[in-house]
Amino acid sequence: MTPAARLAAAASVLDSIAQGRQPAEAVLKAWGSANRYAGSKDRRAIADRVYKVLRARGRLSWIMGGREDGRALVIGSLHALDGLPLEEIEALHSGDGYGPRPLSKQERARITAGQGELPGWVAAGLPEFVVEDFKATFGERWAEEAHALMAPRAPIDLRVNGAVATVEEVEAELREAGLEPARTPWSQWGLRLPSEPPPNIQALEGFKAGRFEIQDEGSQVVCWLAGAAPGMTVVDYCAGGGGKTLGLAQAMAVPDNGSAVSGMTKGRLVASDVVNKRLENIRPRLERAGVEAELVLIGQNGGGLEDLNGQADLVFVDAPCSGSGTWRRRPEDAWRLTAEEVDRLHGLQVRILGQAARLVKPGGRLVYVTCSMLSRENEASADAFEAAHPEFAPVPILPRSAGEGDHAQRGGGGGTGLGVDASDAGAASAPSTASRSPSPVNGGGFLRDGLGEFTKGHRIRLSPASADTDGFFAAVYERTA
Ligand SMILES: C[S@@+](CC[C@H](N)C(=O)[O-])C[C@H]1O[C@@H](n2cnc3c(N)ncnc32)[C@H](O)[C@@H]1O
Repeated sequence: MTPAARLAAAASVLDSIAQGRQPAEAVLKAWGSANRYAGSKDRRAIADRVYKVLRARGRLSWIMGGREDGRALVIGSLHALDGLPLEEIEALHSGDGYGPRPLSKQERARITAGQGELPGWVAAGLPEFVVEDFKATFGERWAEEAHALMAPRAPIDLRVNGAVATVEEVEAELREAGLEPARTPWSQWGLRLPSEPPPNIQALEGFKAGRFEIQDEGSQVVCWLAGAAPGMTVVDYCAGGGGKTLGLAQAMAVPDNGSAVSGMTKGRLVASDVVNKRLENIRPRLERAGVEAELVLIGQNGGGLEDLNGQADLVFVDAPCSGSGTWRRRPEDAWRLTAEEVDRLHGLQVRILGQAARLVKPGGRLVYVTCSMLSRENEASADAFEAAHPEFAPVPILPRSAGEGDHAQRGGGGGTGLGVDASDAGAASAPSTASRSPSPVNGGGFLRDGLGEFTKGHRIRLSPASADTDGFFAAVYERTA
């Protein structure tokens, strides 16, 4: 394909992305299958252009006079992102072959007009209502947070399945496969791979054998902070694809012979969701990881888990959310989100929390998690739950203190995150509540030091700018009555 034909293809892919709800990756893949003449270099160039445009969509649309079609956005990107002079852009729009048609008078005028002063939200590359929320949450740091959220090349994080492998073993295995893993900053079980060149993780033997899973470090951190431990009854209430179910299972695994290897999940692990297909997708992942869990399809009102009312030591609610914490991986979603949808999600989150709370036994934990950056889905949903449920007390999240056990390195002895030994988990979760204040969670030996700067009492916020993870929010509660 000529460079011009690639631009025309990118514009058409951008239009398809804008018209549907599919991830950009899926649309690009479908385009490649339908246009077999495109070679791998063509597909790569088209994908690069598409992502480049999606990350700067607001600014490009502004430059092109509010137009949102693929053609205009591509022209804007050649000018504003690639810095091409008008003549070169015109040469790429000669209309020859499969290239795009010549520039119109208006398009030419847009390019020669220059950008002028861009409003803050346009420069930040996020929808206007999102920028307002960022300003309220992050104060002076809002632009830095916005920039990191839309920045390219998010790393690929893996969670080593401590029940069957050590971090060192997986590290060596990845090196042998020609990859360059680094330890993640917060999770003791995390390994980080550069996104370029894109590693084919699923093709690796270790992946197929369940020795590691793809899981962003932020997602690992919230799993560890939940304080699941051997012997507990744990419900992953919004289990979705099961990423966190597997993390919770790892925290419930009892190492054999004091080593982290050959562990088994001890206790009862229930993964529920309202979408059966999602639960079905968990099955092969559980099998690969050697984890046993009950999969329960529940109704929108929580029906289906009545036998667990007041029985669970830990209920983990990874609620449906905007997914705005993952926009660096899926920038197209930023332009599909509306303020009305965020309001709807807020209402749903508070309702789901209320339903899930019924399952928690006295002295048990409830953990609220989102992968959102927005205060309306994070602090506001937690506030609403707290106001309606005085029987749940906030559990302080305290950073791990120096010198505590290093679970991933030595195996075992990681602690439960409940301030008790794993062997004591049953006793810790017995109704012992009365008037004592909940003991803090700290992620036991699953976390490294230093997370304190992201916590505020019983809440934690992680973001690409602050923690180099996807955006995550978690709040931890204990049922006191
Ligand atoms: C953020 S996703 C969960 C991701 C998953 N925990 C993971 O780590 O892969 C939210 C999930 O909540 C589910 N959900 C939506 N409404 C629900 C409801 N009323 N009760 C329980 N789950 C619900 C969705 O089907 C979706 O799978």
